[in-house]
Amino acid sequence: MVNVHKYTIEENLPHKLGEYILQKQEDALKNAKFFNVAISGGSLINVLEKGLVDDSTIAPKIKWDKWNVYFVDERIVPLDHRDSNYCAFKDAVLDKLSVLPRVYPIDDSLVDAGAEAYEKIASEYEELLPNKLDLLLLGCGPDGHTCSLFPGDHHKYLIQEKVKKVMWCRDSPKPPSDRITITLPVMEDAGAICFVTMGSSKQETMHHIFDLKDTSMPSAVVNELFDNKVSWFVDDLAFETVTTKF
Ligand SMILES: O=C(O)[C@H](O)[C@@H](O)[C@H](O)[C@H](O)COP(=O)(O)O
Repeated sequence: MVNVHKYTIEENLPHKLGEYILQKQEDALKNAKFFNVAISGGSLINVLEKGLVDDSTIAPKIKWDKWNVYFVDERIVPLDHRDSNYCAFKDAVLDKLSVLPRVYPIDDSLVDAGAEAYEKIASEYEELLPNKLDLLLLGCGPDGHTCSLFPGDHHKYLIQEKVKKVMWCRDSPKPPSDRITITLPVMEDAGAICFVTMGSSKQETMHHIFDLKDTSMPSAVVNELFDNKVSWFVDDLAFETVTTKF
């Protein structure tokens, strides 16, 4: 069963997420030299800033020099563009660290080169990924998308992919329109998958995912396929209308 961790504002979700990530870091480093993590864009990055950088009890325990950081999805824009997930992570987290992790952004030299180049950016990114990521940190959009796996017929080629680990997502309903995204095979191989979702704008989405098990939403597919290694960190606002008990 999927694990749901629900917090009020006073209970400080970013801190609790920080503790969870620390545990995953320690578990990974028992057996390996590096902790392999992949992160999404959106509001998650600010939660990471609060939980891993600003939190004075968590921050000293993060062994950044042992982290490899990848992106579960990335917008096909230059790395210094404000829409870039790498850029958002750099501004919110990397620029505040004295010890840096190894970070694996996309090759942005091809961002203006059109469709064929976008396939190349995706396949090159696939080459960069390790065989197994220890932890995926994901967001969930109002339409139930996660990474850049969007719902609907036009994007079902992404959620249905069984072989490629990274794909070009075209015509994204959330701008910018061209992105790369990891696929389900990467999730299948991952050690743990953790969603972070906050705010009342996600209530309807949470109801669809947790009560109705609406697998037209990619996030609900992830729950269904990988349930026992999936955790959700949610606030009480996002979960207000969910009736299923966890
Ligand atoms: O690059 C992206 O757009 C993100 O990776 C995307 O998948 C995000 O995680 C969700 O849209 C949720 O974003 P919010 O948490 O900001 O709603």
